[in-house]
Amino acid sequence: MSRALLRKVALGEAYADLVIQNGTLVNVMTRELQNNVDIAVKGDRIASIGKTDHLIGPGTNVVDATGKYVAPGLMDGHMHVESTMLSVTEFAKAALKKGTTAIVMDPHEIANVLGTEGVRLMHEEGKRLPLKVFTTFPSCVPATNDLEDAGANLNEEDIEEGLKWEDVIGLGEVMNFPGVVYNDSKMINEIEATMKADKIVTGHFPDGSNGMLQAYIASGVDSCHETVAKEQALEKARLGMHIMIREGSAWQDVKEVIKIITEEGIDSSNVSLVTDDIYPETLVEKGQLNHVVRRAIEEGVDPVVAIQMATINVARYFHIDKQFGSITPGKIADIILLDDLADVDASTVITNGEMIVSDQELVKEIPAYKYPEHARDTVKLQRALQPDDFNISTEQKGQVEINGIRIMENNARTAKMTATLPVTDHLINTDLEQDIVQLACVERHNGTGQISLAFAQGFGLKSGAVASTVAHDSHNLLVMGVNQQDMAFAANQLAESGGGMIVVEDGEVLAHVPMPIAGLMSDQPIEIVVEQVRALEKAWQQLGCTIHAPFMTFSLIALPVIPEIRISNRGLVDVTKFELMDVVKG
Ligand SMILES: Nc1ncnc2[nH]cnc12
Ligand SMILES: [Mn+2]
Repeated sequence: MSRALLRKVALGEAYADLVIQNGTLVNVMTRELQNNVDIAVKGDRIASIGKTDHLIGPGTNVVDATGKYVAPGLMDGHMHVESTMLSVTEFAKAALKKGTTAIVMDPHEIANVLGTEGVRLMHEEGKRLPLKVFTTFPSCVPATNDLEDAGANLNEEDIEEGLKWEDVIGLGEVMNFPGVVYNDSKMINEIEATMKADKIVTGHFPDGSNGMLQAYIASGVDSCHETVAKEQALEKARLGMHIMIREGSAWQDVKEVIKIITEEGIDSSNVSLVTDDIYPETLVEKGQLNHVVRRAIEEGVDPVVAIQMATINVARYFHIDKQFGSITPGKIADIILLDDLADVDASTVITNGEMIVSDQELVKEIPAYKYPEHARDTVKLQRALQPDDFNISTEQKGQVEINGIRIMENNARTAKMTATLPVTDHLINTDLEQDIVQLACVERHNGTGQISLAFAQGFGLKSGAVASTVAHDSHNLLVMGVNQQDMAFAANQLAESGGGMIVVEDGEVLAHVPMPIAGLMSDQPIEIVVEQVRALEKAWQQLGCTIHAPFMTFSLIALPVIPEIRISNRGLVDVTKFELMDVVKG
């Protein structure tokens, strides 16, 4: 849209294409609610704010916003589309209905399976959508240098190339924070290349000394979404880090971290709200970023401040606020109408000046996107697994001390667990009394046959087995169960299906969510995937698990960059020391 036309409309010398009348403007620039304000749109941009009756011509689309709030479209500054189990297109259809008009996705999940080609596929898919899809190019594939094996390795050259792509606005979360702090050349070169390209370096700093944190920030990394405690958030904010407060399906940090605003009263302009990882049911039942805004308001944040944290604050952090994030002349016309500021449910969504959602329904056809064959069939095992593959043996007799992983509901973190387990014929047994079951991580990208074995606690399984090729971030094949027959059955069934998530019991499949795109995403519409995931959740419960979204927590159990302890295809990882550790003590 030429700005000459915007000038004409602003001067009343040309008609608008769209006017939105009599709404209450959520002015994120001044933190005001301005009653009875009109907005004039020409083409894909906002032309003027104020009375618009004189701008209505024969072709002008008039939207009556009486009794409604008019806000900038919501912008999610850190999320992984793959975690929604949907393609970018299917995700966009659901997210637009919730008022999200822009995302900054970090496609390191597909990058761990398909490398740069995977990033390209999702980035290209995003270009075709009414949802603005910005990408931060994955910085850590695999997430750690020598603790795991992924399906690809991205090096500095890959990142320098990716940073040249249009709408790649930064570097993806720098998870290898010890690598940065202790001068790992790959990490330092990537960050330097990003800053040279005048793009944003996004972070991931769950734990570490103040010295490490300052070294990390001094290196050029200036945001984090992994903060779970108020004091840690204050420490990072005072050092200039942009704080991304996360509320996903299973990682729910708003309640605690929002206290930096509601209790400490710090300036909120360098704070934003993000989802990070949500699964389909959350998307449909609670919402997307609008749910995080709602949670912030529930915790006492002023609604206009909460909306700033999901609009202009995000745009400013990523240096795209000259185009996005506010309803002011010249900006892209991404606008939502809200019935009220507590629910944050968008009744109308406009992107690029075009009506996309009306009465909470899509009014624009969004064509499906077909992934090529090479992006499917990505689960490559050396051979079908046998029950004995999961034997964990020891020379010790009677019982043995082990190290294991304890998970916590709705928490991205895990805790080191030690326990005494019985030994029979040199094989270590599970112990359901202690809620300890067997866990395995099977390499699935190169058919190496590599498999690591461990124990997990906290899922409450009493029977059967589960498996998932969503296993952040290397996305090998995770298997967990009460008996080895079902573990082998679950793994083999899932591998043959091209990947996804599965629950089995006594040799029967109880539930299965096929995710043939890279073993990470379904190629089905959200309505089907939601039903499949609901059945999956029920099947987990049938095995005895009562925690919320267990498959989300399970899918994170292989992520060796969030404390305290994880499993990778190479073994048990002590994330507090970034080194492998033995399962059997002593
Ligand atoms: N919070 C997170 N940090 C790193 N990798 C992730 N993959 C999905 N969620 C993640
Ligand atoms: Mn992270």
